[in-house]
Amino acid sequence: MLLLRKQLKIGTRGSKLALWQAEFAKKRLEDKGFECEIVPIKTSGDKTDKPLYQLGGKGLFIKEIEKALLDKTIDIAVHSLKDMSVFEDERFDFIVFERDYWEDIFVSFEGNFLEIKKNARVGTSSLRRRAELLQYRDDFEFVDLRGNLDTRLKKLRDGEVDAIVVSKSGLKRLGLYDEAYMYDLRFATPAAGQGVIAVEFLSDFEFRDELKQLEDEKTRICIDSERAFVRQFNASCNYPIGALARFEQDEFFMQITYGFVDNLRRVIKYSRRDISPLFVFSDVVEYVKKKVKDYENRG
Ligand SMILES: NCc1[nH]cc(CCC(=O)O)c1CC(=O)O
Repeated sequence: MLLLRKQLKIGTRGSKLALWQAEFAKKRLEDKGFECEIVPIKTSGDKTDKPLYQLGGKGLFIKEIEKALLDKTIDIAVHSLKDMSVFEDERFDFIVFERDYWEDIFVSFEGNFLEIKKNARVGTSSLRRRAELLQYRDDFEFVDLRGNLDTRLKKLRDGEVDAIVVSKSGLKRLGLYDEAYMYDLRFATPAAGQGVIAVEFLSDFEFRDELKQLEDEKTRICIDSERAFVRQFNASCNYPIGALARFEQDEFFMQITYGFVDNLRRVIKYSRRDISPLFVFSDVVEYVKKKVKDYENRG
């Protein structure tokens, strides 16, 4: 009998980073005996330069690829997990690979975020990144800046802005990371799921069990906590909110930043560690809920 190899069409956005990530997933799937073909899909998020918070959020990049899953023109989709809504749709399921880097990076030819000149223009549309930087530099002026990592780096080189803030894993994956002018923002809490690649498929997908075997279980626990945290507090899409969970030795560590849209200078920050992820999560949620209430009831 002829043994048919399991064939998978992988849907992805067409950006360099998205294609890199799709290639990464393809290799992992091929190790499992799948044969894969990458199918780039142009999404409406790719057709505009408006900041995400003016567009109704991150769902944009994902929606059209999910439609291709439903239409079965593709079998699986590869996404940056942080672009996926924290409100999960039961028609879909996903697995995650191990996180590589979580950090946000300050990129500038004029030094790090403390050294750079007063009133520097910083290109980032992310309210979360703006709020984090304002904690140390309330003189910064922010400029909306979207587009692929190379486009943003080009705008920096062309002097449109004095600095940009982008994700370390994006830079590393594209071979663009250069520590001569890129600085880790270790105080900044990343977006939930930052640095994590997800493979999405229909809940009743025939190869679901094989895919689940590729999942990194520790990363899964971390991103479930991060996303559950954001879900607790954030009904809208672009909100200044960050969550990072990690295992450090045998302890589970979680740090969050919760910002207020009406005043980005004000944030709640909290971190907690313990052996129990559930304990840490409930403690973090309870702490932030109380602080938010205090803030809302202020005189
Ligand atoms: N915001 C868009 C986005 N979505 C995923 C990445 C990079 C990969 C990742 O961090 O998971 C980026 C670029 C960035 O934030 O600088």
